[in-house]
Amino acid sequence: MTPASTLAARFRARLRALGIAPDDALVVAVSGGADSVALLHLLRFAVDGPPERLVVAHFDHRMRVESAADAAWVRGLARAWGLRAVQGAAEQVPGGEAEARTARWRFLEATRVDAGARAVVTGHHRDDQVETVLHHLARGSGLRGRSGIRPWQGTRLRPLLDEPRAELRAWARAVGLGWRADPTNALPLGPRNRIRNELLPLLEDIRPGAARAIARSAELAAADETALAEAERLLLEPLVRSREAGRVEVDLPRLRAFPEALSSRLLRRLSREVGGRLDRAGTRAALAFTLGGPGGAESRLPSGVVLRRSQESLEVEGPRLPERPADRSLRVTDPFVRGSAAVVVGGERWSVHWGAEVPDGGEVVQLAHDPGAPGFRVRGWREGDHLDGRPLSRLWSEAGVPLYRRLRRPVVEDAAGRLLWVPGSALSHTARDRGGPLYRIGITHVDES
Ligand SMILES: Nc1ncnc2c1ncn2[C@@H]1O[C@H](COP(=O)(O)OP(=O)(O)OP(=O)(O)O)[C@@H](O)[C@H]1O
Repeated sequence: MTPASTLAARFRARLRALGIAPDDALVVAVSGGADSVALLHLLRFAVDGPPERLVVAHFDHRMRVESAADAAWVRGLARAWGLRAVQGAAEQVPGGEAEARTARWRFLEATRVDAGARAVVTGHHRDDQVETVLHHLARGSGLRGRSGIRPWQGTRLRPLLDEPRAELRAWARAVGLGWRADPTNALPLGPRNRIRNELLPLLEDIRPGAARAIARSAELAAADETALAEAERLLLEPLVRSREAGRVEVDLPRLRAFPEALSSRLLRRLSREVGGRLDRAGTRAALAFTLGGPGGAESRLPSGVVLRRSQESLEVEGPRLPERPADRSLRVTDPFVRGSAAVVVGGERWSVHWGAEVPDGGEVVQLAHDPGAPGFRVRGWREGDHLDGRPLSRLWSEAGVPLYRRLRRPVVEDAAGRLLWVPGSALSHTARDRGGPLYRIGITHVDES
């Protein structure tokens, strides 16, 4: 067998082992780099499934000048290989790698849901795994961090995780693939690049085979992590005295009887179960309280988790999230009959006044009445809203309105669902120019609930 056919055979076997059938619908995350192009080629040509099952997804982070050209290149590649492509782009230039990644994953996951696909498949390979593990080690991570990335995580699938980068590249060259180079990868910029370009070659030099050994160590850590999670569950269940949403009560003397390292893990597990996370300091505080350290019957941890102890039991209660009122929209068919009402959008209250008199404060406009689509409706913003034919999301991006604010802003539309006014942002031409009698409407921000 040639190296090319052995890699393809390994890939098919790997997909089978991960439980993926040849006709499973998949979204393939393609940056245009060598790894994800190799991944796409393998899925398209080495696996015997219908091409319609694959959707190529590319996200333009808008962080490099070439990014639009990369997006066009990926579109062209998908077309040439007979595949459907979906593209997304950052609304605003992300502030850093983490923000870029969050935006990319939001897009990839939405694409997966739209496509009804089983997974988003990425081109992560063994060197990515090793870099991740070293990066986590350098930050002092525990077992979970040391186990690196997993081949199957929720709806994310990484079938190339065992393949070294050099082998993938050699295969891609042998098959005659082209790809887009990312010159920033070679720059000594962030810690990831330096681990890749400086530390890993040094480690391999000191101890040939170090990368493979680190990847193996991550696999062992992942297996230990899985076993430990199961062991925790088995130890904890007999201790549970009662359990309801956001609260668990356990047998305190039996919890105390475990070695401290184990009690700490169980306390972290209990906190996760009730919706809180304990960091190291929080775990230490929780353990001290559980073991009978100073303090009364109750301890409030920084993460919002509350512990209550008695002789016999420990109660673990999750953080109380402030209750946000449900959205309340407003529908008015005759805007000439004076009135007022409250609307709630994303937990924030707004008061709306219409008719002859509108009190001072807030923002007031005049809208043209259309008898064919009478009156107005005030509701929260929705993805896909357009104002005068332009996506509102673009308008907001230009105005620098972040997503969390958009989710709290009301919009005003007519009975036909055409946006008339976005308070604080824009008034549509339709609302001003359609020639019907004018009515006044005002919106005032009341409070944040
Ligand atoms: N712009 C993009 N559009 C679509 N997919 C991408 C894009 N960038 C990266 N990917 C996918 O993610 C994989 C890993 O890329 P890279 O190592 O650059 O990302 P990362 O940020 O380190 O990874 P992670 O997504 O795990 O945080 C690529 O092989 C590809 O499948």
